[in-house]
Amino acid sequence: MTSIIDRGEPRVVLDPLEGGALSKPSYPTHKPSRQEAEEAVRVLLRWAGDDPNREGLFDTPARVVRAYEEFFEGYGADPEEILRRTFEEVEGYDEMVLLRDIRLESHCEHHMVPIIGKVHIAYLPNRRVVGISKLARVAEAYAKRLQIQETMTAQIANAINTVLEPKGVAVVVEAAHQCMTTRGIRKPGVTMVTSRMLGAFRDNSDTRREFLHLIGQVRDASLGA
Ligand SMILES: Nc1nc2c(ncn2[C@@H]2O[C@H](COP(=O)(O)OP(=O)(O)OP(=O)(O)O)[C@@H](O)[C@H]2O)c(=O)[nH]1
Ligand SMILES: [Zn+2]
Repeated sequence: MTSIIDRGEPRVVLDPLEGGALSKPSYPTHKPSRQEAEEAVRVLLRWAGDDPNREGLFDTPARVVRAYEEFFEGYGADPEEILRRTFEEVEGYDEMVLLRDIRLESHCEHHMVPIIGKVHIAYLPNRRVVGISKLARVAEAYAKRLQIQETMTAQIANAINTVLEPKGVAVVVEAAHQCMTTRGIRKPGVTMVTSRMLGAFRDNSDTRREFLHLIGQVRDASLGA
């Protein structure tokens, strides 16, 4: 059976019997083997125009698959579990806790190229605090996945809000997307800024302004209102 998609350009003819498909293909639910993943890299090397058997590329599929294990280790992490260990002996401390300039390395889900930047995370404790490294670990758990920045920003804030039940959470991500800087529109130096404000950071403009001031997003304090 032959189908046609009209994209207003040369017609793309997809024949499902020859590998084309109009509906989403279904994949086996099990994780592919390392061997299958390495084979996929060999296909991409050939697609790029090179010879996977030449000396310099021979071990590359194995290296790429090992690198993917690092880039995407967040799929094996449980961000909410990371936040479960909290401390209550804090003498009633209920002021803002802010972790600023946490390095962030993620990958864009559209092009699978790096998103590099930083994330700032603040919360207003409600009786208990969490170890500060855990805030960075939560960011890491979501960053080491295929992402878009808006989703990642919301996920970090939502996880902290759900587990710690604080009086407020604020997350700001500033990042450069290599899919915009090294290809496509090619605009180096462009940074995307996203934020998620919950609780007091959303409802109280003074709290939000203090946070934005502390992370250097507001030079004129009136802009944070
Ligand atoms: N909102 C948002 N968009 C993103 C993010 N990362 C990449 N994108 C954009 O996702 C879009 C994908 O657009 P498509 O038209 O499907 O892909 P494309 O043809 O490669 O687009 P160009 O990058 O414009 O060449 C592009 O505009 C990217 O800039 C992100 O984190 N958030
Ligand atoms: Zn992209």
